[in-house]
Amino acid sequence: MAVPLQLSFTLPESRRHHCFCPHLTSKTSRLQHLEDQALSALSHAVDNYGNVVFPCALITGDVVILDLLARLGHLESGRVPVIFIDTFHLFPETHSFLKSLETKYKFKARVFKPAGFETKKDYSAKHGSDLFITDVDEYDRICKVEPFQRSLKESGTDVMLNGRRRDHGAERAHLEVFEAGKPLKCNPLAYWEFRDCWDYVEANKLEYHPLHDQGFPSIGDEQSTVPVPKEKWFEYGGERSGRFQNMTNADGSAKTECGIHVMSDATSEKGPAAELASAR
Ligand SMILES: Nc1ncnc2c1ncn2[C@@H]1O[C@H](COP(=O)(O)OS(=O)(=O)O)[C@@H](OP(=O)(O)O)[C@H]1O
Repeated sequence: MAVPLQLSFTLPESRRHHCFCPHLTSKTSRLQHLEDQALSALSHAVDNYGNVVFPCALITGDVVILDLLARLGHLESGRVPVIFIDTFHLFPETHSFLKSLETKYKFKARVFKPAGFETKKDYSAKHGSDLFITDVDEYDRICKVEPFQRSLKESGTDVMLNGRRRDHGAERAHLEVFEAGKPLKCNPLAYWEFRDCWDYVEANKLEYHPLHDQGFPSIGDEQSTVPVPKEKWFEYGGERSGRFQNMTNADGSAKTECGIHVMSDATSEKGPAAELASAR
């Protein structure tokens, strides 16, 4: 359940009005406001909680968050570790992009793989090469959800950062900057739009995932990611429109998520999420 912002995090007075900021017609002022908000959220998380981690899929919004964390000094210092799930089904470009970012920002990601396997060959020997077709829920559990939960548990995670935004649509339409749960989630870009992320990347001349130039607005596993015509990228929900196309959940509903964020027991009952819940 979303936590009202004021319970856990208060924006400075000067920054109150920029969550939805249509009145800010200048691209530069809009970006400056959004940037300030995201930096405030990240600083709030780091200054008030113990273990803050960033599970990173290396898509455009994630690159923005990495850059903001680097500006705050939290990447090189290791204060905010970057978590990377190698699902064994990622594009090769994703692995090389990670290496490039590690060099640029001077961090080393904590890499987690499906339990019990070192390589895709080991994994395929047991599960075959098409588990994601024959049993997508089991595929998600083995390759994404379990390694993700393990990564949070082993990192003793109090707060998890991520790049989910309202304009992703579907389940994310009402996202807040801080979101109760175990662990607490911090979504510093919740009110950003996809265009804002690209404006930030362009303004700061950041390197971005090479597959964006091949027509992919969002990038995950190879089998659940397709290119999207550029004119659709910046429509509401456009970024994720190339993910999970024609895939369904076990109940027959359209698939929009892999369940990576559905976590129940990654941390103890006494974490910050429990504190927030009891404060409500
Ligand atoms: N490979 C990998 N490594 C580490 N963390 C990852 C990975 N894939 C997904 N994530 C995390 O899950 C968030 C949602 O990503 P996706 O939307 O791409 O996932 S999915 O659609 O549910 O498959 C994603 O949020 P973002 O920060 O918006 O990318 C991350 O928090």
